[in-house]
Amino acid sequence: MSEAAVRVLKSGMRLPPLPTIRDLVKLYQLQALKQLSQNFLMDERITDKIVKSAGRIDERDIVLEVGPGPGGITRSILRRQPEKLILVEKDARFLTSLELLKECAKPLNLQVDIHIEDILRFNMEQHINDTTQRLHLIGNLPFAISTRLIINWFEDLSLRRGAFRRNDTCMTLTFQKEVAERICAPLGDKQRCRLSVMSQIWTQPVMKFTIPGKAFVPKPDVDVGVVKLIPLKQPKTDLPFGLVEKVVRHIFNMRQKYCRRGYGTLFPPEDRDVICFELFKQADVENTLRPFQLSVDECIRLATVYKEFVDKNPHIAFYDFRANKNSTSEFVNNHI
Ligand SMILES: C[S@@+](CC[C@H](N)C(=O)[O-])C[C@H]1O[C@@H](n2cnc3c(N)ncnc32)[C@H](O)[C@@H]1O
Repeated sequence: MSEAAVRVLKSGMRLPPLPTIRDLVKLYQLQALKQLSQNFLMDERITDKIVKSAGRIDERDIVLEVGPGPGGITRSILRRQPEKLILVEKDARFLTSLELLKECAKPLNLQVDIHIEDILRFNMEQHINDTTQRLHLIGNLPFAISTRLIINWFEDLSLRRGAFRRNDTCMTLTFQKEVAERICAPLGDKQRCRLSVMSQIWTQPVMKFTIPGKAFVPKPDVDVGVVKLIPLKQPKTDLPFGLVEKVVRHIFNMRQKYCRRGYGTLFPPEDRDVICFELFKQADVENTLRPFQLSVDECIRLATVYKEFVDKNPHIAFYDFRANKNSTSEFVNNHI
């Protein structure tokens, strides 16, 4: 048994039992909202396993949980006794059950801050001003915002701001299983995409385990993957985030074609072939590889030579191939 669990037992802390979904509906007149991607986990073995995937949580640590809902994962986090738990939930209907947990944690001096807010607008620096404490980000994420949220967090990571002013803030998060597989997809894997490269530039993503859809209430159409994203001590690049994101997005816009095709759409059609030929040579990248065959380092080298080219030809930064009538049909929108 973990030290934290022993402390909980010794201290006599009692967390209220997980309400059944029927209790929830009755007590708080709750109905899962599809637009907020509400799929609840009611099985404590699974919520404990998610929190265990976050690794060691010390008594000085802060945990921020995204979308606690009725508080299944919240209970598992409280049993690990961090110094402070920050809950960010958009749906105010959960306030009552979260307040109940806050009350239970009080005698143990566990601080629980509840924010009824959108995580996409949550100001980390305002709410977490002590960077001497390690922070863990945990959440059974709403599907609707999961990709946007981690891309925002990668940008914060690249700028060492927000939740990432320290370089050891790990993210333990759920995604639709296919998205989780894409995030972790290695070089050459058919699932490899923009999200794989973006994730692997700033973090080491680790697929922890999968949860069958039937474990959730209501049951989603898909299974779920739990991924731990560990920030790299040394990110693979210090190029501006927006520039890297743009180059990687263009490369993967034409997944089935040679990588030079998508990359080429960064440049006007009249000069495209010549510029591409030269830049691939400078970057020492084989221009007939398919996007999924490109390593993270190769993508970064392509971003580096693009930046050098733009520094010498600033107008190229404003070229938008989608605005170019002739090129529109080339665009295959395959974001992730
Ligand atoms: C998949 S449910 C998970 C609920 C709970 N953590 C569990 O595992 O049972 C996602 C939760 O995120 C909340 N949510 C949705 N969009 C949100 C947002 N933009 N910011 C914060 N919470 C959000 C939903 O209301 C819901 O409680």
